[in-house]
Amino acid sequence: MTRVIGLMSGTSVDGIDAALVDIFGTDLNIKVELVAGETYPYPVNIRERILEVCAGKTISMLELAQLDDAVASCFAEAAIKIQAGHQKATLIGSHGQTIYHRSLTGKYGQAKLGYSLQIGRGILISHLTGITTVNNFRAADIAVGGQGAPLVPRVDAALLSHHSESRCIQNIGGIGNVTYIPAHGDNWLSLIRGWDTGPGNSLLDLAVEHLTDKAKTYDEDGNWASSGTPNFTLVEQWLDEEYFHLLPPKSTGRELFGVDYLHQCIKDAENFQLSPADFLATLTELTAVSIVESYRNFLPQMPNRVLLCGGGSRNLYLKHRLQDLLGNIPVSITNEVGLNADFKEAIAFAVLAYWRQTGSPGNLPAATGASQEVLLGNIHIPL
Ligand SMILES: Nc1ncnc2c1ncn2[C@@H]1O[C@H](COP(=O)(O)OP(=O)(O)OP(=O)(O)O)[C@@H](O)[C@H]1O
Ligand SMILES: CC(=O)N[C@H]1[C@@H]2OC[C@@H](O2)[C@@H](O)[C@@H]1O[C@H](C)C(=O)O
Repeated sequence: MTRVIGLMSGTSVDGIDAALVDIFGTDLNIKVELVAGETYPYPVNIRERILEVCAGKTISMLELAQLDDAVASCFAEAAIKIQAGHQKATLIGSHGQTIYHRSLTGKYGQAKLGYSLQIGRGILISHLTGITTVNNFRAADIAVGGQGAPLVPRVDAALLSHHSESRCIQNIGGIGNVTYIPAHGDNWLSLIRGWDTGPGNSLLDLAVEHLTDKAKTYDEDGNWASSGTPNFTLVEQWLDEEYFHLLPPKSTGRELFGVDYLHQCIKDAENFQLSPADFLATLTELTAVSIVESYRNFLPQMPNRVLLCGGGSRNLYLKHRLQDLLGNIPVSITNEVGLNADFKEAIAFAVLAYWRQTGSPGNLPAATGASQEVLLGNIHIPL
């Protein structure tokens, strides 16, 4: 058994998810037990600086260095806090904070290689915690021609495959991403697929901030949106977005589904004089339809079951809309099959660090487009 800490802050930039886990076994034959999970919110000024950089604000190298210092310290603090009262971990997998992601799709499609920058340097986390730390998980996949994302599909395959049921594991973070896992059988591993579906909560969160003058950062349980009515003409118009029609493998980020995108949505909505609740319902519908349409368009067949994870799985209105659009395919939360939906991504980076240390590949070429399986991440041993 190895006790590992997984640390993740995603595109919602709401805080650092920390998972303390025990991992048994090797490669795809692993078992993971969650010992503790906690989200540690960023200090408001750091969150704002990260969001500004993600939105394209130009900053100096000095400011970037300061931001990296701050993020690494927050990550190290999260690792220290999550262990309180527990036996200590011997390994940390730290995703870091993505501040830029150049995918190989859409308007960046001409680039030969992807590029993905996560700040919060591993050497500092390892030094501050005294624990071997693996970070920079996306670089190796990108070097062999992959998008560097999504990386969770191989972990999903290890933890959530089923002998007779095909499943879509749908993460709804700032950005949404899916892993399709066929039921066990011949070649089931080679039939797994994964891609970023598009906006998860990113546009909804930005809209709530805009509508409340930053008093609120998200629509709790989707209550506000549920009191409105989606405008289907707008949804149809927004579904023309090129990203939704690109064939997987594909990845995206706040570079596309960010502030500028929301401003365009606000502009489009002016013609319809929507109430704030109608506007939120319409954005929720876009999120739900873009997810379900991507299954219909890109999967060999629809799954037997959809399992949600990530903060968006708590948005009851979004969940209800997904269930409605999926008809008789049941939609539930990964908790129902034994994996904590709030900490699944943090758990995934603990597993990826474990695989790096034990010499197993972490990427799934069918999901990232990489030319081969590779070991993911840089190992930092405490100084
Ligand atoms: N009770 C709730 N009701 C509605 N939405 C919620 C609730 N709790 C969390 N969320 C949403 O979930 C978001 C955080 O989700 P999560 O932590 O999975 O995202 P992330 O890891 O930052 O993103 P990504 O998966 O893109 O990396 C919040 O910003 C909010 O929009
Ligand atoms: C560049 C980056 O940070 N991408 C995230 C983001 O958040 C969701 C989606 O976009 C996903 O592809 C990815 O994270 C998860 C953990 C992944 O790599 O599987």
